Amino acid sequence: MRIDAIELHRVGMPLVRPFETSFGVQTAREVLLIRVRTDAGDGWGECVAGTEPFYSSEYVDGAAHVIEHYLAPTLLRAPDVTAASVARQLGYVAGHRMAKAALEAAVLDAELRAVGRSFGEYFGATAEWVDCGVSVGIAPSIDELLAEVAGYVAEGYKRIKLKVKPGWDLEPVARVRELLGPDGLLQVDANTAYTLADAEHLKRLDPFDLLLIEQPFDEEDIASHAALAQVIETPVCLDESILSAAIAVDAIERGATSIVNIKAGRVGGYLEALRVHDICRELSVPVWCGGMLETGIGRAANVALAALPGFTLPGDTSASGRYFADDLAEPFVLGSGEHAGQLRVPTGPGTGVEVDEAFVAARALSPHRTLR
Ligand SMILES: CSCC[C@@H](NC(=O)CCC(=O)O)C(=O)O
Ligand SMILES: [Mg+2]
Repeated sequence: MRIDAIELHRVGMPLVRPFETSFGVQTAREVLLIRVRTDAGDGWGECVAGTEPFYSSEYVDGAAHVIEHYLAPTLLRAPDVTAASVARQLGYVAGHRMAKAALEAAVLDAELRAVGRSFGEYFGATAEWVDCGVSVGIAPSIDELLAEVAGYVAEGYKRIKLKVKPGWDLEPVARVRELLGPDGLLQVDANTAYTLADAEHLKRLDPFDLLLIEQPFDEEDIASHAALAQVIETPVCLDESILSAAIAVDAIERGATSIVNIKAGRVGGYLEALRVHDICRELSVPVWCGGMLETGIGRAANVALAALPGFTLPGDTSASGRYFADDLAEPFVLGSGEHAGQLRVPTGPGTGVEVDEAFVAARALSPHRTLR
């Protein structure tokens, strides 16, 4: 395909409730959306970088800048662009995986819409519905945490994930385990808030039968995660550390992770996410789909990804209403009956969602940029 224009849209979307992690509190999502205009039609992609460079070194202003000054000009100059060629064409720019992923996803959306194929079909999805977990932020009090968790359980979520940090870990976990009962699926995510010196403390989580402890240590400290895995029973799962399929293999072989959280934006795009899935499957390592508070664009793509056979654990792809009162596309709503706690995999062309352009314009934080 030839790309005739690339649009950058900055959209502000308030969260239905504050979302607190070990690195801060979020009350709104400032989303960078990409629309590519090609000779085969349009496609939308979503950049998962946060407003601040706290989850990773990427942040929305930086992503917009690197797209405007490096990545978009490269694709606009190229005589032919396909989703399969984007990573190679942009490879001369170091890092900026979330920015690159947004462009690749927009190109893939345009490419697949042009031939009437869905993301799910293209990825090789084997499920029509996916099990959904939910990520629960650090709460002002234990009672407020329990009320929020009880609400999600009532909605049918298959798994609860609690954000933890030093000073907010053992008691919240104990009380939520009590609320869920012994069979409820429960895991925690530290977002790098601990160090290996906390190993004995983290071992005190073992009696609560957690599915996993996610990214307890610094994203570059593979060795400490391997050391922790020798000390605790709870399986260690990496998120921030896993930037590519190669790093996933290295972390697995070094014993640093026995379960992998896959996020397409973090690894540079859905095509690399497929490679992470495939190699983890070969190594018999379970994977699940992580979340970055996506709008309907990224949420649709994540549901399609989560429908692959290696995604054997409920992911963080929740209903749109978990974060947003209104979304830029038809909201994702949990199923009922036999599909309670599940989301249906979109079957329409591309991501399968239609972006409400009036919504995007009404919530624009600045005039959109059109690059040619
Ligand atoms: C702003 S926190 C984003 C990263 C975080 N994401 C979640 O907790 C899930 C968010 C979601 O449900 O989309 C993680 O470290 O896994
Ligand atoms: Mg995480």
